[in-house]
Amino acid sequence: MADGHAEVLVVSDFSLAIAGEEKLAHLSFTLRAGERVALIGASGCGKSLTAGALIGLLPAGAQWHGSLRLNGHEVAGLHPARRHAPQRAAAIFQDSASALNPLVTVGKQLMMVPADLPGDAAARAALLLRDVGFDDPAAILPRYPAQLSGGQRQRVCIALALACRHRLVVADEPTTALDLATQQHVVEALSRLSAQPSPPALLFITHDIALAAHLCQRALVMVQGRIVEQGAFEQLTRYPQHPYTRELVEAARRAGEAITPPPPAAAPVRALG
Ligand SMILES: Nc1ncnc2c1ncn2[C@@H]1O[C@H](COP(=O)(O)OP(=O)(O)OP(=O)(O)O)[C@@H](O)[C@H]1O
Repeated sequence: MADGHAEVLVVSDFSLAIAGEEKLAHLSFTLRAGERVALIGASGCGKSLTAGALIGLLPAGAQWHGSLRLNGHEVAGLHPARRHAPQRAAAIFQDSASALNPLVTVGKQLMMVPADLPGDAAARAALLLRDVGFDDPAAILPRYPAQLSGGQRQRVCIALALACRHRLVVADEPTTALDLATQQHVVEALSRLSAQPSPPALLFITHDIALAAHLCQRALVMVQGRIVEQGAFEQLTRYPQHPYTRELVEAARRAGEAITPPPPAAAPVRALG
């Protein structure tokens, strides 16, 4: 199968309980290379637990069954420290400040990632920053994370995810703390992931259907730990089946939000608002 269509992540009948209480129930979905897929749901429905399960960070005492296959390898319950490169996923979180080392410059953090890209480490770091929309990487490389805005830090996190060359990127509400204009920069940086020569699959976790529709081609809709509906945005927004999806679509329309999906290729996202 062509790289652009290769299955990166296959989740099969995955369930998870904490202290005997079911939190995720029978999740099944697939992500292919280059796809940008949204996981949408209300607060507390289990989105972050799903992200944690994928990257290998489960709450202590969590019990799970089912299968999570990443690049063909079973990874369910496997801590990131025990994973080999093809079993790892890059993670981008809402709190970009704690994701970066505050004592190390952006340039050094990017250069620390072992890379199989051509060029010297500094040139590669500059290129990665360009890839996430920085016009003047030389001005960013010597800065410490605290000397960047939240949106700039978030784009540095995306550059780090790119540098690691993982095939799966899990972005858990990466734009929630940002203003609209900054959100757009971050969303554009995420959309460029699919323009990489070996594009990763992106799981974009959000409660914002309009933002998700600007970035992603497909969505998984989660209610109380279950995926109640999944499909292309075109289909979901025109013919929502589940009452929660209908509610989301109607609320976005009432708010005047455009919920048209992006074209399937790695075209730039449309401007928000
Ligand atoms: N470490 C934990 N220990 C016990 N319960 C937990 C733990 N982490 C999450 N939960 C519970 O699991 C459920 C799902 O939580 P999760 O954080 O995945 O929700 P979410 O959809 O990401 O919410 P939000 O959008 O507010 O971040 C919630 O009931 C939450 O209280």
